[in-house]
Order: sequence, then structure tokens, then C-alpha cells
Amino acid sequence: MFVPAIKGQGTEEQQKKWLPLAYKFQIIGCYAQTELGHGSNVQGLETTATFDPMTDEFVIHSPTLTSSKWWPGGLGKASTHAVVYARLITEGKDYGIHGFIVQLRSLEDHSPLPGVTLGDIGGKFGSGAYNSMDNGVLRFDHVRIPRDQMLMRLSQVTREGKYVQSDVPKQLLYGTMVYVRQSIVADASKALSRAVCIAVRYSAIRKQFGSQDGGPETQVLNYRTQQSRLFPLLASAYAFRFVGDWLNWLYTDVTQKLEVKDYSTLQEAHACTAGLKAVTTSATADAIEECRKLCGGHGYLNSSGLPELFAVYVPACTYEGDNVVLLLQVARILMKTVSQLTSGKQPVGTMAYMGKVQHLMQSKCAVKTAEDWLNPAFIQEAFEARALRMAVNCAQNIGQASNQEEGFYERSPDLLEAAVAHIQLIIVTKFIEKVHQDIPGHGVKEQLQNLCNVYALYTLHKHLGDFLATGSLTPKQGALANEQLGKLYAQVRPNAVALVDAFNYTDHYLGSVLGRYDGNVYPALYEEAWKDPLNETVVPEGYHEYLRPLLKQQLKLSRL
Ligand SMILES: CCCCCCC/C=C/C(=O)SCCNC(=O)CCNC(=O)[C@H](O)C(C)(C)COP(=O)(O)OP(=O)(O)OC[C@H]1O[C@@H](n2cnc3c(N)ncnc32)[C@H](O)[C@@H]1OP(=O)(O)O
Ligand SMILES: Cc1cc2nc3c(=O)[nH]c(=O)nc-3n(C[C@H](O)[C@H](O)[C@H](O)COP(=O)(O)OP(=O)(O)OC[C@H]3O[C@@H](n4cnc5c(N)ncnc54)[C@H](O)[C@@H]3O)c2cc1C
Repeated sequence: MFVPAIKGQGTEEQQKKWLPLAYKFQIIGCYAQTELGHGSNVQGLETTATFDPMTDEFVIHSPTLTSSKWWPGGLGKASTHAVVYARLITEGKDYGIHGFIVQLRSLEDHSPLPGVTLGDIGGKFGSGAYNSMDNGVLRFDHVRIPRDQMLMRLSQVTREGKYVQSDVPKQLLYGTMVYVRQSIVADASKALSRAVCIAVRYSAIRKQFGSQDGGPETQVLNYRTQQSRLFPLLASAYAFRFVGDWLNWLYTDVTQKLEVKDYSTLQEAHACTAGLKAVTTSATADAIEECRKLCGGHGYLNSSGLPELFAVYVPACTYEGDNVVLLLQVARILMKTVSQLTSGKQPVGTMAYMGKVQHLMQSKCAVKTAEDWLNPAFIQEAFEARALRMAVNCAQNIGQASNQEEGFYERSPDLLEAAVAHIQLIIVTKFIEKVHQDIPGHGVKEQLQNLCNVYALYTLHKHLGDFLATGSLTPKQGALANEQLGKLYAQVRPNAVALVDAFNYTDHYLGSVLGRYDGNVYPALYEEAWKDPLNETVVPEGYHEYLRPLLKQQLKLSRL
């Protein structure tokens, strides 16, 4: 995040100076935005950067305990530099949050520079690999940096201390977060596909019940309940991969437009990255835990790979923007779009469907049979009607409040759901678009079509209340969707293992005895147990001190 922050907010000169140092690891940087007192509310940060015209320097200071920087990854032990976000004060005026490059440690012996206090913030959730990340705490006591270490692409402070705003939108200050959010969506697909690969392979090996006459037991993957829990997660892994690819394209497109000062797609980039980050990370975190349960008792063993994956993955719901806070950003943009519909302004990009408001508010879903749900046009329209109607309902309810902000606050739980509906529509749409393309490989397209339908109909089934409450579907049509979903699971089943093998993960990368490619699960589990340090001794440490006296005492008592 250090590098993208300098790229996005630094001038060409600053980039020329700092980026080669970072690329060559002559300096190590981190992204120091969040503070002990404020993370989500970026405008509420308290660290100050006060310009001193006498020396042509900024004085970086932490005025309160709550202004201590808290969380930045790489800060605690490794970083020599940070991009620090602080309130810029010049000529006695507070100009709000800006980025500054600040050296924290000596490049000779790595000791903190004068006025800099820093350290690690302590152990984190689980015993997993995230504890190898030195998330840190940082305080400044009037630390001076040259004026040219303020990132000056978006605004400048002159030698005299005058604040000059460039003609670029101030939201570009948040550009690094947009960049990382889009990469987090691709990352969600990777984490989810790992968990699903483990659970599908193990479910094909694991057998329980089913034999009345001494014949073979049933692979748990053949149980309908196992399929109905697992296959939607398999479909989600593919769905997130495709929407992640599309988001990466959108991000590249927006970046190219920004270079020629076209800011028209900035809001779209913010809404899509924020919303997709929130929906995909929440779904993935839940899915990894579900995969653990799908693997029964063995899923709880560290050697299954799932506990570690979960512990390392769950903070994705919080970092780079708490998911609820991000969905409320999407909701704000949805409300703005709805309010502009009457003025005739045509929504664009992923909001374009809202332009069909007259039709979508009235439309009646034409599905009559379970097979009708295989028609992507019916799926698309049902999701569009649900999302639009939820947004319009929210807007109408907010409109009845005494003021907009109060209405937004009161209706925020509903707004969250409207934002989720909008984002799910994007995921479904991008999956449908993907399976319409030419896809090489015999039968691959059909498999992806099945997964696309599983993702859409499972999402519909899970959120059926929304579809019914908005009148987008009838209860009968909801039941038909569920009927079709069951048929799709049966079609996915023969290819389930191939569909996870297609992720092409090595056993080393998966790190799971349950998810082994060769399916040799039981010998591997057995062998793994003997690697437990507790098994290094046959008689445990502490036996003579604690267990033996206890056992002897009980023996004596029983003889009395
Ligand atoms: C691959 C895995 C890598 C994992 C690495 C993980 C390491 C983790 C790093 C971190 O966590 S770094 C810290 C991340 N912190 C956050 O994400 C903070 C979340 N908060 C915010 O983003 C913002 O403060 C807010 C919630 C968006 C609110 O901002 P603010 O109060 O300033 O603004 P608003 O009044 O709500 O909106 C103003 C205006 O700006 C638009 N906007 C907001 N954000 C963006 C953006 N990113 N891009 C473009 N535009 C943005 C917003 O829509 C409003 O627009 P208008 O309505 O005025 O048109
Ligand atoms: C592993 C990890 C790595 C991190 N790395 C970095 C890093 O490198 N650099 C950095 O600067 N930061 C980093 N962070 C910090 C991270 O970005 C913040 O923790 C995150 O943005 C959430 O902010 P918060 O902690 O202030 O949560 P809070 O905003 O305090 O959230 C607490 C609760 O309040 C709710 N809430 C907050 N505001 C609202 C609202 N307006 N409406 C409704 N509900 C609301 C939230 O939904 C949540 O339930 C990291 C965090 C973690 C966990």
C-alpha cells in the first residue's frame, strides 16, 4: 500500500525519488492511516502535520493517545518509512487529511528516529500466520519532515505556506483503498476456492452410513444436504473469480481515464470496489467456516488447513474498510441514483438497470416451470427487479423522514440489504456475461453454465424473502427455483472433483491432509498426528509433578 499510495498521490518528481528506493528495498514502507480512535472515519483522524514556514518543514505530531497510529501492517518491526495520513494545518487553518512520507527508523541501525515511538500491537486472532505480520503502533512527538515529503499530486503547500488545491477530485486521496479493495475481491476467490477444494475432495473420500448389507458406505459428497451446502460455495468461488477479473478490468479502465483527467467513472469504481469487497469477503469468511463443518471432526484439526485459512482470512471483513461501512457507501450512491431518476439523468455502468425503472417496478416474472429458471433473461430480470425495488422502497421511506440524514440513519439496516441486492446483481450479471463468451475445452462451458445457475438460484433461494416482499416473484416461482436448484446439484456432482482440480492448487499450497490430490487422507492424518510435539515423549512432561501424585492419592483414598 506504500507503493500505490505514492503512485496515486505523489507528483512525478516524488515518484521518481521514492519508488525506486521502495522497489529495491532500500527502504521498507507501510500505510499508516488508521489510529487507535478512528479507522472507518478517515476524516476523524487526529494526527497533525503543521507547516512551519520558518524551516520549510512539516511538524508531524500525535496530540492525543487516540491519535496513535494503530494497525498498519509492517509498521511494528520492519518498516523504515510510512505514508502517514494526518491533518494538514497551514496558516492556522486545518485543511483535513493528507498523505506524508515520513522516515521512522534509521537506515543505519533500524532504531526509531528521535520523536518516533513505535512497536507491535500484540497477538491477533488464532495462532495463525497473521501473527507473523507486525501490525504496529506509532506516535510522533513533533517530528520534522521536509515540505516536499507531503504527497503533492492532489494539493500542494507552497514555500510561503499557501494551500493550493489541484483541479483533481479530493476523493483521489482514497485511491489506494480502491486499488487494494479490487485486489481483495480476487483474493476472496482464491481463499474460497482453497477451502472448497479441501471440502470437495475430502467429501469424495469420506464415507458414512448407507450400507444395509455390508456393501460400500456412501461418500458424504453424495448426500443431498452436503451438496446443497457445498456446491453453492463451489459456484461462489467461480463467481468471485469472474467478477474479480471484471473488477480488475474496471479498475484499469478508471485508472486510464484518470490519467487523461476523466473522472466520470470514479463513483462507479468506488461503489463496485467497496460493495464487491464487502459481499465477497463476508461470503468467503462464512464459507471457510462452513467448509470446516463440511469436513466433520477432522476439519477442526490444524492439519486440515481450514483453521489457519479461516484465522488468516476473517480480518478481510474488517481491513480496507469494515464491510458494513462499505455497504453503506454503496447505499448512499444507490439513493443518489434513485433521486436522480426523476430528473431524467440516465444511470450508467452497473447502475444502468435502474434506468428501466418504469418497467422493473411493474414487471411480473414469467417463470412457469422449474426449467424456465435456466433462462438467464429470467434470472437477470428477477435480480434487477429485486435490487431496484429494494432501493426505491428505501428512498421512499427516507423521503418520509424529517430530513435525509435522519432518514438514512433510521433506514440503514434496510439500506444494507438493498446494497447487498445490488452487488449480488452485479455478480450474477458478470457470471452470465462470462458464460455467454466462447469458452474453450470440451464441456467446460456447460459446467460453468451449471455453476452460474447454481450461484444465481442459490442466492435467490437464500434471499427469497426479498424477492417475495418486493413482489419480484410469487411464492410458487420461488419454489420452482428451489426445485431447479436440486436438479442442478445432481448435474454438478459427477464433475465436482474435476471442478476443484481445475483450480490447479498444489498439495503444498493447499496445506491440507484432507484436501490431498491423491485422496490418501487416512494414512496422512495418522502420520501427521505423530508430528505433534506432544508425541515427542511417551510419558508427558508434568506427569511426575502433577498426574502421579494425583493418581496415587486417589488410589490411597480408594483403599481406605
Ligand atoms: C490482497 C490482500 C491485501 C490485504 C492487505 C490489507 C491491509 C489493510 C490495510 C488497511 O486496512 S488500510 C486502512 C483502510 N481504511 C479504510 O478502508 C477506511 C474506511 N473508510 C473510508 O473509506 C471513508 O472514510 C468512507 C467510509 C468512505 C467515508 O469517507 P468520508 O467521510 O470522507 O466521506 P463521505 O462524506 O462519506 O464521502 C465523500 C465523497 O467521497 C466519495 N468516496 C468515498 N470514498 C471514496 C473512494 N474510495 N473513491 C472515490 N470516492 C469515494 C463518496 O462517495 C462521497 O461522494 P459524494 O457523495 O460527495 O459524491
Ligand atoms: C489485520 C488488519 C490489518 C490492517 N492493516 C492496516 C494497515 O495496513 N493500515 C491501516 O491504516 N489500517 C489497517 N487496518 C485497520 C483497518 O483498516 C480498520 O480496522 C478498518 O478500517 C475498520 O475500522 P475500525 O477499526 O475503526 O472499525 P470501527 O469503525 O470502529 O467499527 C466498529 C463497528 O462499528 C460499526 N460502524 C462504524 N461506523 C459505522 C457507521 N457509520 N454506520 C454503522 N456502523 C458503523 C462497524 O460496522 C463495526 O461493527 C488493519 C486492520 C486489520 C484488522
